[in-house]
Amino acid sequence: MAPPPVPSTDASDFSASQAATLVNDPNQVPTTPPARDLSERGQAALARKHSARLDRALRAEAAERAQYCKLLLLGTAESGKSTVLKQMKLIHTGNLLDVAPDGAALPSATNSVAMLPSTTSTGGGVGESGHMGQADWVIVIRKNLLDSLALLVQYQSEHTAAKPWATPDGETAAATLRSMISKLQANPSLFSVSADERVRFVAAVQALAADATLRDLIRIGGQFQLLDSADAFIQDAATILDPMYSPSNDHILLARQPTANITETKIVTEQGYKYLVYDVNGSRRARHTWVQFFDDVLCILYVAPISSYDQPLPPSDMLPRTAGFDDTANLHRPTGPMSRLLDSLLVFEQIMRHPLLKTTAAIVFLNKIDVLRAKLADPDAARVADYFPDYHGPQEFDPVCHYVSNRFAGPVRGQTARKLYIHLTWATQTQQIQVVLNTVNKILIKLNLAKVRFGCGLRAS
Ligand SMILES: Nc1nc2c(ncn2[C@@H]2O[C@H](COP(=O)(O)OP(=O)(O)OP(=O)(O)O)[C@@H](O)[C@H]2O)c(=O)[nH]1
Ligand SMILES: [Mg+2]
Repeated sequence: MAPPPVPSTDASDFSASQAATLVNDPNQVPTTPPARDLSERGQAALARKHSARLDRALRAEAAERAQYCKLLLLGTAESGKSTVLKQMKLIHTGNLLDVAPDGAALPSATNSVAMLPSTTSTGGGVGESGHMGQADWVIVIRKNLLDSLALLVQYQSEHTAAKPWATPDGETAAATLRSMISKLQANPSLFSVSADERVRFVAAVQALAADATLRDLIRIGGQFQLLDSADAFIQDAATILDPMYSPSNDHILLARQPTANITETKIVTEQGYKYLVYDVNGSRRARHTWVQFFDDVLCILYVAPISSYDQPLPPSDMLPRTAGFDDTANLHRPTGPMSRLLDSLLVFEQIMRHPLLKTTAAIVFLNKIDVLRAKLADPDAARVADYFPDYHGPQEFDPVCHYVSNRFAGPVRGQTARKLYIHLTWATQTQQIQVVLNTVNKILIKLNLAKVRFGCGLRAS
C-alpha cells in the first residue's frame, strides 16, 4: 500500500522574518503587556497567553504553507524568469497585478522573501515589496521607453561605427529628444511635463521611429544592452506617454523590471495543486542568494535566453566569478567568446551539480525564440559558430535550437534518477507560452504523483 502523503515543505521552512512580521502586526495582541497595571504573575500569564497565540498562528501558517510544492525559477539576468512568472499568474489567476485598484493585495500577490544587501539592491523605488499594481507598471513602462530612447540617441552620437540619421527629420527629432529626455526621465509620472512638451516629444519619437538608422540600431541593440522590448514601446510611445495611460497585459509582459529581491508567489491550479514559485535576481552578484532556497524543491524552472548567443554580458556581470555556488572556474569551457547564452549554460551546469539538487527535476525554457528567429534571418547577424565553435550546422532556426537543447541536456546525460525537459519559448507571447505552461503543469502533476508514491508529495486539494 502506498504510504500516506507527507507535506513536502516542512515547518522549518517558516522563516524568522515571517515570525517577525506576525509579531509586528498591529492586528495581533500587543507584544508587551501594560506593565504598570499588572503584578509579575499577571504579566507572566499574559506573556504565556500571547506566546501560545503566536505559536498557534505560526503552526497554522506553517500547515498552510506545507500544502504547497516549491518551484524555483532560475536563470541569468534578463533571461525572462519574471515574464514566465507573469504568464503563470495569468494562466492560473487571470491576473498579472499584485495590487487591486483599491490597494488590496490580490490572492496570488508576489512578496519579497529574501533581500539582497541594500548597497547592491536595484529596487529603484517601484514595487519594492514585490507588489506591483497598475500605477507601478505605468512608471516602469515609461522608464523602459525613455531609457531605451536615451540609449539609442546616445549610442548613435558616440559611436563612430553608427550611421548618421538617415533623414533631416530624423536628425531634428534626435536633437529634440536629446534636449528633453532627461526632464521626462526624471518625471515618468509626467506631472511636471506640460501638454505642449508631451506632444512635441511624442512627435519627435514618431519621426525618429521612421528613420532607417533607428531600425539599424534596434537590430544590433543587443550589443549595447538595449531592451528586447524597446521597439514595441517606441511604436506605442503615443499611448504610453498619454496622461491617462493604463497598461495592457501585453505591455506589462514586455516591461523590464529587474527582480531586486527573491520573491514568492502562491499559485493554485484549477486542479487544486498549490505551488510556491520563487523568482530570483539573475545577476551574478545575487546568485549566491539562490542557495538558501535549494532544499525540498519539486522542480527547477530554468530560463535561458537562446537568442543571446552573441550578446555580451551585462556590465554588472563582467565581474570575476565569486567562490562558491557561482564558481565555474573549474568547468570545461568551450573556446568561444563569452556570451549571455554561454554564461547561462555554465550557470545551469553549476545548478545541476549542486549537492542539494542532485536528483531534482528541471524544465529548461529556451526563451526568446522570436528574437532568435529574427537574428538568424538577418544576413548581417553574428554566426552561431563564431560563439560556439563546436556548432557545425547551418545558421537556421531548427538546427541551432537542436544544438542548444543538446548542450543543455549535456550536464544530466546518463543521470537516470533525474528528469529533464526542454521547451522552446516566447515568453512575451501569451498563446505560445501558455501551450508550454499547460505541458509544464502536466509534468508537475506527474512529478507530484511520483513524490506522493515515495511519501513526500502533495495531493490536489
Ligand atoms: N522579445 C522577447 N522578449 C522577452 C521574452 N521573454 C522576456 N522578454 C523580455 O525580456 C526582458 C527581461 O525579462 P525579465 O522577465 O524581467 O527577466 P528576468 O530573468 O526576470 O531578469 P532578472 O529579474 O533581472 O533576473 C523583459 O523586457 C521581457 O519583456 C521573449 O520570449 N521574447
Ligand atoms: Mg526578474
